[in-house]
Amino acid sequence: MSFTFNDLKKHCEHNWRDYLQHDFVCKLGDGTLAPDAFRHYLKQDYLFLIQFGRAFALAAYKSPTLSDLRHAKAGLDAIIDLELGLHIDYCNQWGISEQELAALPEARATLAYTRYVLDTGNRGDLLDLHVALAPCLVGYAEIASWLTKQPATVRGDANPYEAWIAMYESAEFQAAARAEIAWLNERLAEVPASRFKQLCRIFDDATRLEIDFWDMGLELRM
Ligand SMILES: Cc1ncc(C[n+]2csc(CCO)c2C)c(N)n1
Repeated sequence: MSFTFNDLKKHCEHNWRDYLQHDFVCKLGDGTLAPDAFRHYLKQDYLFLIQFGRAFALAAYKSPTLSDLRHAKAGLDAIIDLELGLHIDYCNQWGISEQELAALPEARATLAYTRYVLDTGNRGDLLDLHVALAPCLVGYAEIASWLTKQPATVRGDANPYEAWIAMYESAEFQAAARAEIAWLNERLAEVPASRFKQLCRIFDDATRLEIDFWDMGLELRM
């Protein structure tokens, strides 16, 4: 039996759909999301990205080969040089200063998700860690593609969240998601059914934690 990334998604089909088509996502798409909900999400996402930087550093530590080590380094570079820089600029445009970001406490949903990923990577191997990271890496690319196809989605200046959609729709993010799927497919092809079952649990856990992250944004929860 040879498994693929698609099989992981199929095993948590219901939660994967709830994550992709969450109310927060739909409201980003049609521009009706409350600005305070978006600001709360942006602030927590800054803290989330810092912990994800640590997760890529952990991936470097867990890398058995030079090629895996390079892959982890590229992920860490992308988070620090690209995503966090964009995020800080974007927060500024939404009236959130770097000083405010630096002083923020983590919401429970941020703590739960990021520490879950770090713990999974710590106790498992590089594949466990990548599966825990996959809903984040692949999910946002799928969300942007899904939004683009929805008739209710408003594009351009009429939508205050246009820049968010455009960022995750960009060729760069879409290519990174495809590369992640290819990396996972190579490894999943070789795992036995018992191991695949463990990986399904990790993928499902991380997907549910992504749903909680959207809920946290919508409900302004700490
Ligand atoms: C809660 C949450 N989940 C996923 C992402 C998307 N994301 C975070 S890091 C990364 C890889 C880029 O270097 C991507 C695509 C996010 N921002 N916030």
